[in-house]
Amino acid sequence: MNRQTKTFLMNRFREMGISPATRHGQNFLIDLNLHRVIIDAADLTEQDVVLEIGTGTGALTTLMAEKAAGVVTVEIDGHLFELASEQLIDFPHVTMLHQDALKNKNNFDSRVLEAIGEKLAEYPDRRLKLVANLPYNIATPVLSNLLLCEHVPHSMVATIQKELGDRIVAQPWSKDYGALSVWMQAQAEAEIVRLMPPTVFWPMPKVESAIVRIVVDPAKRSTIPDLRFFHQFVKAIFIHRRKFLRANVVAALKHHLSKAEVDEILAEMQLSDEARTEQLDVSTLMRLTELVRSRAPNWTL
Ligand SMILES: C[S@@+](CC[C@H](N)C(=O)[O-])C[C@H]1O[C@@H](n2cnc3c(N)ncnc32)[C@H](O)[C@@H]1O
Repeated sequence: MNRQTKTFLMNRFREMGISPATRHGQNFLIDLNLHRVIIDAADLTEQDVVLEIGTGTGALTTLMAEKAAGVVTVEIDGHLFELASEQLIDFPHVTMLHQDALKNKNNFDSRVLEAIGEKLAEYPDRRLKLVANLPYNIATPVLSNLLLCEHVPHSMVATIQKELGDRIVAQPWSKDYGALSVWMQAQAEAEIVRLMPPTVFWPMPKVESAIVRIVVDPAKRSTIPDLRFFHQFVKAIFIHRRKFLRANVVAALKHHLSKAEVDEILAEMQLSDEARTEQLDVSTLMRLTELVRSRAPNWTL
């Protein structure tokens, strides 16, 4: 049964006596062709275990379940969890969790990570893929944190705000280039697959959306010796990305490196005092991180 038309959703919400919760980013994708675009972009096969954050009514989950070896799907809302449980009753390889997917903005909840671990153990040699129409308020932590987890995804295909998609694929000197662009591009190929107007959702969000595909590149990733350090250092120096790089590094490494030591590092990299953080490309930032880490290995944000 098609449970994701505007009429179906409006009727079910009315029957349940509830309205979509803005605080949980409940904007349901009602253009069913776009469900197909998401599933095709994820290229799901029997080789895959899928993680979905935001089960909703289970419409996208059903399409994933038809293709993948196993699915772990997480939903915070009790009413939707119940609705999706009915929809997914015939799919024993789908593990449904009723909870907040995140413990806090830097970490997934441990029960989600355990469920992924169990599913991967149940289906050995499978690849983990995130496929989701993400709640927009947690899209950044979900995409960023998954790349720090024990079970590294093969890829992530997600519906997110267009503005976030622009930041993920942005290049140096552009207004959208920042810590998120560097974090993603240092270890993955990222692209915007499709732009979407608000009209393809019910209720309509205030912003444009995009489907992004981020495919992790293990070779690139292996060139980052300490992912956590890199993640935090890049975040720290991009807080004021338009400022001079020197000032940003000095401020970030306060109490860990003297100004003279920062100057030595910048000289070694042949970066002038006038260099700005926003101009540095990913490989330059990786080298800079390693020079800083060799002098201040215990630094954390
Ligand atoms: C954009 S809707 C997507 C629903 C459905 N997958 C679809 O494609 O239409 C986001 C869903 O995520 C759920 N959600 C919001 N915050 C969450 C969180 N922190 N953890 C788990 N689910 C969450 C919402 O209740 C909602 O069902």
